[in-house]
Amino acid sequence: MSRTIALRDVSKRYGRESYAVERVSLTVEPGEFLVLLGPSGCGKSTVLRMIAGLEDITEGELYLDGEYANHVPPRERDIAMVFQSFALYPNMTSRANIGFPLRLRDPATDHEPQIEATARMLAIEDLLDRYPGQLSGGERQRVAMGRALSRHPSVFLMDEPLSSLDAKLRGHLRAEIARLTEELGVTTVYVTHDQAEVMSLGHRVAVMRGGVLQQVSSPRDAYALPSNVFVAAFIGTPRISLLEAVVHAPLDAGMSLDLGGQRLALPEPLSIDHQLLRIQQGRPVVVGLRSETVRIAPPSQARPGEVAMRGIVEHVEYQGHEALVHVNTGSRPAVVADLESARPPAAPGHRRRPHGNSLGPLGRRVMGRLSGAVATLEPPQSSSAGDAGVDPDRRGVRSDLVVRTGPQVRVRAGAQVPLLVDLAQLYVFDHAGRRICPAPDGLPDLEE
Ligand SMILES: Nc1ncnc2c1ncn2[C@@H]1O[C@H](COP(=O)(O)OP(=O)(O)OP(=O)(O)O)[C@@H](O)[C@H]1O
Repeated sequence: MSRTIALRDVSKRYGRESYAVERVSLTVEPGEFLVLLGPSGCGKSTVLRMIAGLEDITEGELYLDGEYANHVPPRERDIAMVFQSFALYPNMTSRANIGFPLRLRDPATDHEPQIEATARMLAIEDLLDRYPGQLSGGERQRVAMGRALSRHPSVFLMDEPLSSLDAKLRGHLRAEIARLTEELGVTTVYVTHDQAEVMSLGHRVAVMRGGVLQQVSSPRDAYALPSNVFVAAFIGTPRISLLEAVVHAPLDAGMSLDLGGQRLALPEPLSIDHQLLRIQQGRPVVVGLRSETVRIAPPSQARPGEVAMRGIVEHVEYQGHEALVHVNTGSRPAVVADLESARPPAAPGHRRRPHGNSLGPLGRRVMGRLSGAVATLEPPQSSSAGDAGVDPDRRGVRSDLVVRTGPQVRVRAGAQVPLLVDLAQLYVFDHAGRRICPAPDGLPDLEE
């Protein structure tokens, strides 16, 4: 049996602190595997703990199978949790650990058959008579999963269950979790800040930033159609290259994106998505180029839709089957706040969210639709201030574009290379970080 979890405008505040979770609305369907993704401190665990009943909900409602559940005690929710740390009883064997929740619920019955069946499912039959101290990290985590699964919960909540394991074991257990939850059809919410897990596990992914839900979609859509620059930057390895640009749309000439040192001329006839950029004329925007959008080749080899740029190779990462070439095109990398860390305190005078009042009618309508779901860019940096204001992690890093190539392409650091950019795969985000190209679905009526 599995069940529906619905959060309606759920917020959490710890004491007088600012909101750890802010107006999250989300429905997880029966049997669905939803991954909650975001940087450290963005509120993922808090959401999970509110679903489990381990944390009070400050505002909003939780429904389990349509029943209001804010005040249902944790033990009556029929929810199992697996945490990052393997919470096993050290003085009990794996058999006793797995059987513990069964004995608690029904002390009179013989639970051996259920323990054996759970162990078979997780391929840990050989480990049943060992104590946690005699198990490896991965084995302990499997026993912990066995304990959570043995009583056939209707909801499975996992909080970074693989983060303390090495990469190989993580990949192996990840596949096992996907298979198990599919087989059992149990509704699962899985918290991680590892975006690689999203692509292989989730039916849907919910991306959070600073307590606010940014996007809920299939992993594929989160990658291909990120709703804002934060999601675009958070999902995808290597990270999307984000460059500051200005839209040039003269009436008597072609449209282009000015990257500072170079321009991307938008190919004529303009696609619908590119035509819509005209309303950004003269405004600063952020251009996003994924590593597969750019290739190293001379202008003479340009295919339709590709435009030429050039850059200087900063360094090359060989990865066996491919190479990532880090290039300096003389553009200014855009900085996205909160990508790695917990939300920083808002600096005096620094507005964390764009203000609807400064946007005009169209902007306000867009803002209204996206309320609470917009990432912001850092305030513009003064170019005369040297490194001041630049993201400290980027100081000394001069490459602004990453190009994915086959391993046979041989380039060396310092070489000037010709680039071809496929503008059919171009992303553009407005000053507030919202995606404007490809145009979002249900764009407000432009006539107004
Ligand atoms: N008991 C608490 N009291 C006060 N603040 C808390 C408490 N628990 C969490 N927080 C704060 O709430 C915010 C969200 O924390 P949460 O643990 O939900 O984030 P997370 O996304 O799960 O992070 P991580 O990936 O690092 O586990 C953080 O700013 C955290 O400091």
